[in-house]
Amino acid sequence: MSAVKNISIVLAIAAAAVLPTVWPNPYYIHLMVVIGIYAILLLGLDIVVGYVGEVSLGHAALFGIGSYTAGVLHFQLAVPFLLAVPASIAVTGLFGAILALPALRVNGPYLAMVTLAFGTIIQILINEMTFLTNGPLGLSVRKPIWFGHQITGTDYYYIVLVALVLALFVVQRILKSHLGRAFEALHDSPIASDCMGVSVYAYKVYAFVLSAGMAGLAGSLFTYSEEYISPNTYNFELTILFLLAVIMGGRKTRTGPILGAIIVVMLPNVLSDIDLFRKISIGIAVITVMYAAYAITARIRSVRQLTLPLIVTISLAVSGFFISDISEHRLTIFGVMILFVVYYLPNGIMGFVRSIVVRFRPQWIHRHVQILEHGDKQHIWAVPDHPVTSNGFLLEARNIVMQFGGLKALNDVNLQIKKGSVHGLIGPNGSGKSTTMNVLTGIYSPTAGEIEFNGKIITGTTPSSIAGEGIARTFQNVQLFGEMTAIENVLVGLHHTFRHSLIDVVFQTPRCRKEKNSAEVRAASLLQFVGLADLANEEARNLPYGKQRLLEIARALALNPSLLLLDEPAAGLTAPDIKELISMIEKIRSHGITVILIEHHMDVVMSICDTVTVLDFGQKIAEGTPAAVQSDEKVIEAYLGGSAKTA
Ligand SMILES: Nc1ncnc2c1ncn2[C@@H]1O[C@H](COP(=O)(O)OP(=O)(O)OP(=O)(O)O)[C@@H](O)[C@H]1O
Repeated sequence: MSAVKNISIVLAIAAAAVLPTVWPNPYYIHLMVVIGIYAILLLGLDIVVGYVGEVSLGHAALFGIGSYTAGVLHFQLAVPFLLAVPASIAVTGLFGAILALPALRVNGPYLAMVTLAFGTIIQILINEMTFLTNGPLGLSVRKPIWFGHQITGTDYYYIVLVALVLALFVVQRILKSHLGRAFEALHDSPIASDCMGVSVYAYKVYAFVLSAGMAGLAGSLFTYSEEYISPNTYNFELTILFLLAVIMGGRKTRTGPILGAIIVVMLPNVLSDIDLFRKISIGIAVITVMYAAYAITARIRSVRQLTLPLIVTISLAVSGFFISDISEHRLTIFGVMILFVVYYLPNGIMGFVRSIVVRFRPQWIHRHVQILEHGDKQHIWAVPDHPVTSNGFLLEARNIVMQFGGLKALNDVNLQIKKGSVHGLIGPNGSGKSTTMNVLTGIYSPTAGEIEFNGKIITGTTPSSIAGEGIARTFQNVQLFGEMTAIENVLVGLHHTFRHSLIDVVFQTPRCRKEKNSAEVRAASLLQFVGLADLANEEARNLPYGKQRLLEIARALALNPSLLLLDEPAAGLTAPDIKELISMIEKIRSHGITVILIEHHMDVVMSICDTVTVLDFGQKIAEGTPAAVQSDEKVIEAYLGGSAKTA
């Protein structure tokens, strides 16, 4: 983290600490407490929404569970604050795991519906379980007494501030670790994530549990802040408000949730004070005009793109002088703000601010420095060798059938892959090559047949466990983690090397730092190996297509595979790049890694493959050395649609 960032954080905490002294109004102190509490919840919600990319409509319910756990423990059992809060985190985390179970089966809008149902059920349960929750009458709670001193509103402000700073610290460390990368990876490409050994199921549950724990913390703090809780608070409106706050503030940032919390808590107050509304709306209009002037001059946006935002913000500022009671139009203004942010600032307000900052200070996000300063920069090998001790088969696929409805994409296919060889898989379009890859890597479970890898039957196991066994792959349609940099993509492939726990991540123990450093060095050298060292900090989605394919190879090698499946690696490469690719595959083989290669560039196949298998209409029609296959009549017929003689 840069010194400027550290200083800004210290200044922000110091400013928050002196706020009650310079602004001692109890009403505003209470508002700031609510902002702090909401910010804690939103930081957790951002893990699910921003990082994992799922829409949760169950977070008001999780907030309610946290609130009621603390409330019930205090009301029924007189459990002290310092025990009630961790208990709330644990109970809500458990409910988060329950909420995540459907996430294993469904996602997108279906998951949103399931979480909505969860929210409704929880609200009904809180209402109905009168013996525990006091039903609609609610529960009264007092702020704690510590060492004979009754905690006041101002004292409580500091308690929430400490909780918020700790929450920020913990979330930041988690999201910047291999765990955060796993969350992002499963959002960007669940298939690639599974094939890199990062189980989508496990990490979705992990994200929900963490997020729920944060909601539990926020909920329990809310109970003591309000001193009275009732079921109606944790309704559908609140859940929508939370989602909007994350989206408006800016997902995948730490400041976004804080800003989102400020907006949703302060907006009703801003709108009920016309003077304050005028000042703020004029401020927003001035900032928009200034940005528009800059963006048009710097040719970042066109006049046409900026006309509507300018009209809306200036109209808002002017309307303040014609309307005396703006609070009636509260929902309209809120709606306009949401539309504005979703349409013009898809990454939220902080995402927009960051994009401007990055323009001036690119080094702020380019946090992975060039690690390789010494050594042979041409060919650095970062993967342990796989000595080929015997001539046996590394993989045997027996009688594989893969049926999609009435179509047999693979029909009784047998494959035997020799250890240490480069095995080509060719065939016309639709012959079943990619389906074979998908069956071997567990993405498809074959309708019949079995696969033995390294003496183990792997049929029916998950892609992540097959990856763990040592089978890595690239994809025909590139499956990179687009929003991550090149080096971060490779680091996902190195996920298996991280053995440290969540606690190690939070406290940055020596074990954690050691594993992180060695993974970064390995990732950098893998990038060097595929010739992408200079693009280590570039977001994967910004790389040219050919380079994206090379990055996939580096990421697959990071898994330390004994079998590497390359699906059309030469597609999109230029002639010199293809030459480089051939020598790269040869080098991979020379380190004992067995390769299965699907390729339409016959020169690549013929120059490096030891054996070639030819598929046609899901069946193996030929197998042998490249030369033998090339002159096989059936093969010529399949490729050229004529007889060998004619060909
Ligand atoms: N998930 C699926 N559902 C239904 N049919 C599928 C599915 N996956 C593949 N197929 C079908 O199986 C057949 C084999 O497809 P596959 O993608 O394996 O061919 P391929 O040899 O890799 O072709 P190409 O060279 O064009 O990539 C095709 O007819 C395809 O439409």
